[in-house]
Amino acid sequence: MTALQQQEQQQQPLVDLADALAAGDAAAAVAGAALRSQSPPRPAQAALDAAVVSAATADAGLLYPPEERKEIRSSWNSLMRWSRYFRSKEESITERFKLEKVVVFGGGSFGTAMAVSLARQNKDMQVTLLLRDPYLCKDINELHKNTRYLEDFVLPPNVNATTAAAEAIAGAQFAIHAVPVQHTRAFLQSIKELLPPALPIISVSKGIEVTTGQLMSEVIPSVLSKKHPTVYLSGPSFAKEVMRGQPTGIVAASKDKALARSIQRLFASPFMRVNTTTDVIGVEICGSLKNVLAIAAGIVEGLELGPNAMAALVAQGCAEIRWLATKMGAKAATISGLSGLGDIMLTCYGSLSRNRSVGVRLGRGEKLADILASSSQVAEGVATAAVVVNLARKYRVQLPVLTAVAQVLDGHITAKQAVFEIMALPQIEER
Ligand SMILES: NC(=O)c1ccc[n+]([C@@H]2O[C@H](COP(=O)([O-])OP(=O)(O)OC[C@H]3O[C@@H](n4cnc5c(N)ncnc54)[C@H](O)[C@@H]3O)[C@@H](O)[C@H]2O)c1
Ligand SMILES: O=P(O)(O)OC[C@H](O)CO
Repeated sequence: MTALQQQEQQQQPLVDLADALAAGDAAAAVAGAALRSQSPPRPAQAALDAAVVSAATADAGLLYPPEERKEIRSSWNSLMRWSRYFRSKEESITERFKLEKVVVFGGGSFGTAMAVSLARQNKDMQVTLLLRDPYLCKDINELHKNTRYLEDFVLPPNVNATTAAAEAIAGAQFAIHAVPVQHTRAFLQSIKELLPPALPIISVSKGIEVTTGQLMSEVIPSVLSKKHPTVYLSGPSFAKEVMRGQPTGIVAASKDKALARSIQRLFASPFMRVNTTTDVIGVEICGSLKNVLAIAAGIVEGLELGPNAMAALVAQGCAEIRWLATKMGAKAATISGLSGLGDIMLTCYGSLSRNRSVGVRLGRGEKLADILASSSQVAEGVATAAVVVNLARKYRVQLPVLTAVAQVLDGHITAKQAVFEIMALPQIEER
C-alpha cells in the first residue's frame, strides 16, 4: 500500500462494528448499525444486528423493568427486520448501470466534498473537477489535495481536476453543479454547447440570483432548456464533515421522481442518508433563506446576547421562512425537514458556517467589506438577503428578521440598532 493510500484509508473514519462490539462500546455499535442500514444486505447481517442489540442493551437496560426492555427490543427488532426487507429489494445504482464518470462544476469546498464522497464509494469511477485555476488542478492531480479549500484532506486517487470543460464533461453520466449562485448563469452559458441534453445536473448551490430574483431551479432551465434533467440537493451538510465521513442527511428534490431516486442511490452510503421529494421550490427557498437567517444568528452571537435571544431569533426566523415558503407553494414537510429546519439548525448553530461567521464578525463591529475581503469562500446569504425583501413584497409577507439582515448588510443600520428595533416591534399573536 502506498503512503497516499495509507493516509487516505486513515481518513475514512468507518465506525467499525466488530471493534465497537469487542470494546463493549454500545453507542458506537448502534451508530455503526444505523449507518450500515444503507449498505447492501450481507449474509451475516441478522446475526450482527442481534449482537448489536444485545451489546447495546446490556449496560443501559438495567434501568428499565424487564417488560419495558422486552418491548423496546421487540420494537427495535421489527424495525431492523423492516429495514433488511427493504434493503434486500433495493437495486443499487451500480447494479443498474456501470458508473464510470461524474463531473463536478466548481472545485471549492462543497464541490470537492461531494466529489470525494462519491469517489470513496465507487473506486472504479472517475470524478473530475472542472476548475478555472491550473495551479489548483496541478495540486489536486499531483499532491491529491485541494490546497485552497480543504488542504487538510487527502483526496482519493480517482478524483482529478482539469480546466478544460470539454475534457471534464466528456463521458460523464452525472454533473454536480457547485458554482456559487451569482456566477451560475455566466458559467453555464460558457459550457452550454458542451452539455449533452440528457446529462443530469445535480445542483448543490443555495441562494437566489440577485439580478433576476430567481432560484437555481429557475436559473438552470432558463440557461439550458426547460427539459434538461435537474435535481436540487440540499440539507445540513458542512463540506468538512462530509470529508471526514461524519453521518450526514440530505434531500434530493426533483419534479422527476425517477431521477430523484437515482440521485438518492448515487449518494446514499454508510455516511449519507438521502431523502427524496418533488418539492423543488420548498427545498430551494429553505436552503436560500437559512443562509440569511444564519447571518442574523451570527450577529446575535457576535453581540453576545445569550441563548434566550438566540432561541427567540431562530424561532422567529423559522416562522418567517415558513410564512414565505408556504406562500411560494412549499410543503410543510419540507419546511420541517432536512433542507428546512435541519439546515437552519446546522447553519445557525454550527461554527463551520461561513454565513454565521459573517454575522458574528458584523456583531463584533467589523465592516462587511473587510469581512468579505478576508475570506476566499462564498457566504451566499449576503447576496440573497438583498432580494428577500422583493420576495416578501411580491408574496405580501412581513419578514422583520430577514429584512433587518439586509439593512445591516447594506450599512443602513448597525447590528445593535437592528436588535433594538426588532425587540420594539408590536407584540403579536403567534402564527
Ligand atoms: N461549503 C459547504 O459546506 C456547502 C454545503 C452545501 C452547499 N453549499 C453550497 O455550494 C455552493 C458552492 O459552495 P462552496 O462551499 O463550494 O464555495 P467555495 O467558495 O468553497 O467555492 C466556490 C467554487 O466556485 C468557483 N467559482 C467561483 N466563481 C466562479 C465562476 N465565475 N465560474 C466558475 N467557477 C466559479 C470557485 O473557483 C470555487 O471552486 C454554494 O452555493 C454553497 O451555498 C456549500
Ligand atoms: O458555510 P455556509 O454558511 O455556506 O453553510 C454551508 C451549508 O449550506 C450547510 O448546510
